[in-house]
Amino acid sequence: MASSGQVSFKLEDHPKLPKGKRIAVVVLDGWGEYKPDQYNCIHVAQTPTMDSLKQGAPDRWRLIRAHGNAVGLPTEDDMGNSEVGHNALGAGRIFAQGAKLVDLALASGKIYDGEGFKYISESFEKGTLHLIGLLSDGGVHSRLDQLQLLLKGASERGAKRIRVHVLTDGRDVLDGSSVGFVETLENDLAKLREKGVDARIASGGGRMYVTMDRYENDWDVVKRGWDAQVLGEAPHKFKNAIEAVKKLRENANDQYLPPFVIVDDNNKAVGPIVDGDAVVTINFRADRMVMLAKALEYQDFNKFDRVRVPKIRYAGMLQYDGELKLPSRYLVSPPEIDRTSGEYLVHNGVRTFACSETVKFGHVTFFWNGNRSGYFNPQMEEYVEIPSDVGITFNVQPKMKALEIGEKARDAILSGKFDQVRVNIPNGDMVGHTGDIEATVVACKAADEAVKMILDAIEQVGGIYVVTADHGNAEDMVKRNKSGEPLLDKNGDLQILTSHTCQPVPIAIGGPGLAPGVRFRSDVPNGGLANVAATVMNLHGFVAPNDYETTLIEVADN
Ligand SMILES: O=C(O)[C@@H](CO)OP(=O)(O)O
Ligand SMILES: [Mn+2]
Ligand SMILES: [Mn+2]
Repeated sequence: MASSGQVSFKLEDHPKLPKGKRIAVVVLDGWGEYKPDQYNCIHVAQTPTMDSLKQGAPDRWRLIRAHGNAVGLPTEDDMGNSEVGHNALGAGRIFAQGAKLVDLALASGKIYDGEGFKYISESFEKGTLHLIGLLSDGGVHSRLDQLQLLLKGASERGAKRIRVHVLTDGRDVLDGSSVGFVETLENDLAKLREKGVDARIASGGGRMYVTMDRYENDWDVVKRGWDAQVLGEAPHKFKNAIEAVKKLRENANDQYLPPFVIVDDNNKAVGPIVDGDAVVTINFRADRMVMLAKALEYQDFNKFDRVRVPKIRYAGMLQYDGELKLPSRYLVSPPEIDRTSGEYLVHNGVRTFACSETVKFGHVTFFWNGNRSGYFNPQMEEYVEIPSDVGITFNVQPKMKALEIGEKARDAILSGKFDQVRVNIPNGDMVGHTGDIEATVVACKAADEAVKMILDAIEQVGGIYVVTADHGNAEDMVKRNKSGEPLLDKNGDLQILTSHTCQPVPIAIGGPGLAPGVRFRSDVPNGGLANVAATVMNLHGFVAPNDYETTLIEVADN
């Protein structure tokens, strides 16, 4: 299709809706709909703008699905996340996502027949196999059961010496759960050792402080990981990883554990990465692995001093960036998300502006465009990144850059240079992940204010708005039992939910430019994020391609 150059990107005119309206597409990150109680920060916060949109229900406000199968995840128990959410929003179709593709490749054993595995297995005879990635069952970036299967599969296929470099989670799973995950892994590694495989944990650290930065917000994070994983150097040395995590948790939570290395009786790191070794980054999700992949793969690299660059055979669980072909080797092919709405619209004359702050910039560009970097057509598009705060947890600055994003969007709308102005407003999500309820309330208010700025600008230019979200987070901050009551831990403390949720998200349409009869259809009750692209295309005056998920709107004859 795209590669053979036969795709026609020409869209048909919508029979009833005009072209040329300025449209704001606002994605509130981590903004789901849930019952109004004290742990629903969106409810607790003052959010007059979002509240007023709700009054448009059912014609101009409704809920859509943002988790599980609706966004290509393996099961209905899988919470949504930004990658799959923005993929669905931008691509207008549901693609089997990384989590599922890796599951299938492991279940069929095809993962071991692929080029990527063959490539790394050439190091098994003489070298060590290093596995680096997020250790949890969150299913957003990686999954423990996939790591377990890969450990088993690789050792059965000749890996004799294995070192695992763990990144503790506490963001997609409860804080404190890392101890249990490390115990499970240690158990598995002990079983491998009984079978004669020299398998151990070699290093670790919390995902937000070690390795898993994204969009080049803070290279120090990646450097701390490099020092521990590759050089075998870290401020904390332990003989045992369970002990390490328990001890370090006294002063930090799972997300922010400082880097540590495991040492032998002579205080020597047990698993630095050296010439001749193989390395696999086990995360399937791209954004927080790209920076490490660059450090591991690029010859020319100046983001930090790598000190020693081992000659390794490196593969990603997936290829993380199809444009950059990064990494060049991978175990499972990523979903091929082609013909996204952004690409179509640019071909049909829609000039686009996209903006967020650094921590979400790739969401509204790279993920939105089907995991593709850069512009489709630089003459037609402008993407603006507002630098995020660095080196803080976002509960310290819960307003983040919401107002700056709102201002940029406003200016872009008023400038008349763009037909679509698209933003991601990160607050509900980024502050929600800290588990700080008070700060999350402030965050939600700031996000609401940013929405207001954008809607005001749309009002001024006679435009249209589409306001939605990519998945839940801030609307529920506690873990609950099946009947929805908050759960306490063994000390009687509330179990704070730092993760996303499985709740639906709102979508609202409106603005003076919206044709009078436009309303949400009542015959798409299970509509999800993937239905948004066709909806937006309609509002730009086009009919979506046939294979897109259906539009959410209709035009009633008045
Ligand atoms: O921070 C992240 O990496 C994820 C949670 O793991 O959040 P989001 O999908 O919203 O980016
Ligand atoms: Mn998100
Ligand atoms: Mn998130």
